[in-house]
Amino acid sequence: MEHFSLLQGIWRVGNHYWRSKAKNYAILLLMVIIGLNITSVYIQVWLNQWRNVFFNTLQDRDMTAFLDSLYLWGGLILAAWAVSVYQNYLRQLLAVSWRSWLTDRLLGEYLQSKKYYCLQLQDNGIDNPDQMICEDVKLFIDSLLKVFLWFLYNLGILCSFTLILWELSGSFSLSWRESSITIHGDMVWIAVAYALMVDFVMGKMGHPLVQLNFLQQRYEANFRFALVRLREYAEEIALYSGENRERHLLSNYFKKVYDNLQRSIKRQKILDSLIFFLCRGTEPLPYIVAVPRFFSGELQLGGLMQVTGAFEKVQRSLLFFSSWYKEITELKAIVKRLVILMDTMEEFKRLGQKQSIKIIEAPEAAFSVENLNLKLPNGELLLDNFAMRLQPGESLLITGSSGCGKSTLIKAIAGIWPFGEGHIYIPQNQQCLFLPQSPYLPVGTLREALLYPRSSQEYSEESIQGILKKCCLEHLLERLDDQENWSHVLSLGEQQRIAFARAILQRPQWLFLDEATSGLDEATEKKLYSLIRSELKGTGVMSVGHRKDLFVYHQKILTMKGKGCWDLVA
Ligand SMILES: Nc1ncnc2c1ncn2[C@@H]1O[C@H](COP(=O)(O)OP(=O)(O)OP(=O)(O)O)[C@@H](O)[C@H]1O
Repeated sequence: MEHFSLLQGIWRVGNHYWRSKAKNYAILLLMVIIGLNITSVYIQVWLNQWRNVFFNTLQDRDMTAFLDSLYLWGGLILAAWAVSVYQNYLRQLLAVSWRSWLTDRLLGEYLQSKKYYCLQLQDNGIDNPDQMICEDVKLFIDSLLKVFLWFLYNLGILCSFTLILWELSGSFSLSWRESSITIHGDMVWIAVAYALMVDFVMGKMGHPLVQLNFLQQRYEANFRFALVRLREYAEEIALYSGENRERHLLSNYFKKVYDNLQRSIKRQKILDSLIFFLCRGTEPLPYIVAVPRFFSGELQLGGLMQVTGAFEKVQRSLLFFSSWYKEITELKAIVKRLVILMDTMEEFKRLGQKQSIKIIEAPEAAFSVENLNLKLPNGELLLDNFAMRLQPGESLLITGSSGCGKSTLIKAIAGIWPFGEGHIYIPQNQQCLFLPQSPYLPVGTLREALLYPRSSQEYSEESIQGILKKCCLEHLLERLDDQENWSHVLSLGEQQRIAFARAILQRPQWLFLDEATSGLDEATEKKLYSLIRSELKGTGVMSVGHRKDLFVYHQKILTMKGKGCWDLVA
């Protein structure tokens, strides 16, 4: 990403929208916006000609012509107002449509093949992808449309006013030894030379802002994320009285925001003072160049005002790059972040296709694992050449000391652990359900949390109520339709019972329990395991657990012994 091209980046992030189903609407809107943009250039040309007429009426002391020119000015300003309002309005419509399409696409990609989880496993330069999808997409589209339309406007102004300036310019002679040449268009050449010099200086001075803006967005996102975590873990932090530590952490995050902002502001100050000096400090320049022709009578007052106005327009449009430097550097930083996100997701998809732990849907009835070498990201072995087979209705308990890799084996079976190699065969068209130690309960009604990720239409009221009773949750029957953040309201044991109820309702063919009863007392744990055995007779069960009581509910025991060693007994 060192040599990052803005145009290539924009193409990479933006091109798909213009080839999507929404393209007809988008192209139509863009055409109308461009039409309005050209009209606004035309109005500026007209206003420039009006300057000539207007100042001549002053010079001639002609009241009738003066009033006529005022009416004309009113009409032109009215037209400029309508064009500007509608251009803005349609630009925002286009931005909303583009944003909704791009957000939808990125969300689709991000949620596909469990990338939202797997991207966190490796250091890939992406932090806070959620904020990239939420904020960078919006900023990218807003900023790109603004810069594009401003560029187009300036191009129109540059072309039309260069022609006007050329027409109204005088000539100057250059002589060397005996020969001399006369060059027409003095005002045009002076404007071009001046603007090129300014653009060069500003380009050099403003370059560090690209990296500073890129870092600024990253630091701001990290600070926001730390604040979100504080809210998410408020209870735990309060119980530990971890306020001082949190304060320290948050201050550190904010310090990075602050330091980078300081550097950015200092650099911007240099740029601003340059812009001011180069733009305002040279205001008399066109008068100085044109005034000899005015004093000699070659130009009327109107002509002088028109030519200086045109000079200013040409100069301003040539200065587009430098005066928009901040906007362009911010756009570049945003595009760079989105390109990194898209490239990483693309790379992940490519690698996923040649994933070394292969999950294969097989026509057989049994679930099996063959030649599995399960590893840590640093290559350390957790399981060496592991193999096992589980028939429908059979159950396996995975035990071993803490940190030996039990949960990691479950993650590998779920297809979210990429480190290692081997084959995992899952019977075709059969549902696997994974219950982690801490169940996920979405914010919403308890009914939605219970049935997640299914919808409530799929289950009858009796079956929902019946299962809650069986899982010792009858006290929650009244609250099925209450809206809450259930993971903050229910105890860990209650959440785990909800997860069991969910599993029994969904009736998967294969159920994987990762210490899914760790928050329960032994009596409730026994009750739930017995329930699984009586309600889900044909379901193959694989559990991770430490308690000896669990042995009786499983026919096979896998003991993970560390350093890749394992032992499987039936
Ligand atoms: N994302 C990760 N990156 C690097 N190492 C990881 C990651 N996730 C887990 N590990 C490491 O993998 C090892 C196995 O972890 P795992 O959670 O599978 O252990 P476990 O046997 O389930 O432990 P416990 O019984 O305490 O739950 C641990 O050493 C852990 O630090």
